[in-house]
Amino acid sequence: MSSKHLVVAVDGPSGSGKSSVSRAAAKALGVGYLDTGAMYRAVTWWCLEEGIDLTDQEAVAQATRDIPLEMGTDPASPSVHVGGREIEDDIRTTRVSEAVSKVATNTLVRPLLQQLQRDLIDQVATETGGVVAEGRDITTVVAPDADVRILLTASVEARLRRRSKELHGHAAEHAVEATRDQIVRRDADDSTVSDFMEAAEGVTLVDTSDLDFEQSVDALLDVVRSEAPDKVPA
Ligand SMILES: Nc1ncnc2c1ncn2[C@@H]1O[C@H](COP(=O)(O)OP(=O)(O)OP(=O)(O)O)[C@@H](O)[C@H]1O
Ligand SMILES: Nc1ccn([C@H]2C[C@H](O)[C@@H](COP(=O)(O)O)O2)c(=O)n1
Repeated sequence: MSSKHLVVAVDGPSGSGKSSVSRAAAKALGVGYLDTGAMYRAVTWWCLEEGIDLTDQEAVAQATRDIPLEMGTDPASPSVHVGGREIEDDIRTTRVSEAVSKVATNTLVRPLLQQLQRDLIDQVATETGGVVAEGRDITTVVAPDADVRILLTASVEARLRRRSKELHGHAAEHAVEATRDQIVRRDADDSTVSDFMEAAEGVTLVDTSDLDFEQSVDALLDVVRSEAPDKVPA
């Protein structure tokens, strides 16, 4: 990457910790944070609100061109607004989680959001000295020339346990099966259009199966500091 700003690309399967670990790492580095999954979720939410049939590929692509989407990239308080309305909670509902793969596998939508993501990465990196961008195709398609490229992964069991705990708290042990759709089925659908289960050439694998949250953040920061020592903001 030729720019003087730090660009860190992070991909990984559902529940691997991409969002929370990338956000904490961006905060520690003092740079911006871009959650690209939130952009697919925002388009899905907007289509559901507007009554657009998610199986109508061209209609969803048109909605992607039209959506008045604003991404807040401060890792201390990332936000998603559509038409001035804050939709951070709306895009995390089960309704959106169950439907989002229909938008993410729409091959007319992907290049539109990928270009928007490249533009945002450039803009945020210039404004804040760097950016950590995470998703499913950041290391391979959106920013293959990023300074640091990481595949953050964890075993299916660890990912199910984490997501189940997040969604169901104390009842987590009994909720693992109910969470399976949100992890295993979604990864199967999403991996038909992006390769995020195995690290591409030049991408560093960080397996967090046996790490707690803080150790995972430290592991990611260690890779950044060792692979782009000159670009880490002072
Ligand atoms: N190393 C870890 N140890 C324990 N819990 C973790 C670890 N990393 C992340 N978590 C927790 O796991 C849950 C899922 O993490 P997160 O939402 O960041 O995953 P994700 O990969 O972004 O998932 P998705 O792609 O489905 O949005 C969160 O509750 C997070 O706090
Ligand atoms: N770069 C990306 C980011 C996300 N997706 C897909 C994968 C999910 O189905 C959906 C939401 O992502 P999440 O918030 O769960 O990380 O968007 C993608 O295809 N490419």
